Amino acid sequence: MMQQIYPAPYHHFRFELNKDFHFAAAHYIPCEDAGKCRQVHGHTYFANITIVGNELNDSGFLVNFQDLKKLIHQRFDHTLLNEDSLFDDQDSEKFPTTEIVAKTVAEIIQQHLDQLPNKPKCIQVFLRETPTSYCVYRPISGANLS
Ligand SMILES: Nc1nc2c(c(=O)[nH]1)N=C([C@H](O)[C@H](O)COP(=O)(O)OP(=O)(O)OP(=O)(O)O)CN2
Ligand SMILES: [Zn+2]
Repeated sequence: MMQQIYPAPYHHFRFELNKDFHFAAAHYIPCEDAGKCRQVHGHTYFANITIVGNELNDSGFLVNFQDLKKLIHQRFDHTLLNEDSLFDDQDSEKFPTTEIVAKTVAEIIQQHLDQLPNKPKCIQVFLRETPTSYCVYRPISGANLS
């Protein structure tokens, strides 16, 4: 696993948990601007997920590390992202760009967290698409991070 330095999100929660994992997926960006990236090509995406909260569950977990990986890996690993129902070649807000994949990962994880009694929050998704390209997505604005 590649070691990375992540931007540290600002917050006042007592616990901050981070999970690293990767998944292999193909995609293409269906627009003129994308140049060679309009062709189907693959990446090993590398993700770092940041979860915060004040309360732990009965296992002493903020959230199970394994569930975070499973949620994303089972859905996207060895798939063509454009074929997933969460993306749409006809809608530029749903093209599988690094930005939109990062946002989608955050949304999938938050939907899971919303079902947990201790109500943790996903406050950052760092998603690296290539050795030179990555996106950091923060779903919650700074003002609401306490
Ligand atoms: N803002 C975005 N720009 C681009 C995206 C994207 O998701 N968001 N995606 C691509 C391509 O899909 C490609 O996977 C990444 O492109 P790039 O960084 O250019 O990759 P290279 O390895 O060719 O870059 P080097 O500069 O040679 O390292 C394009 N743009
Ligand atoms: Zn790409």
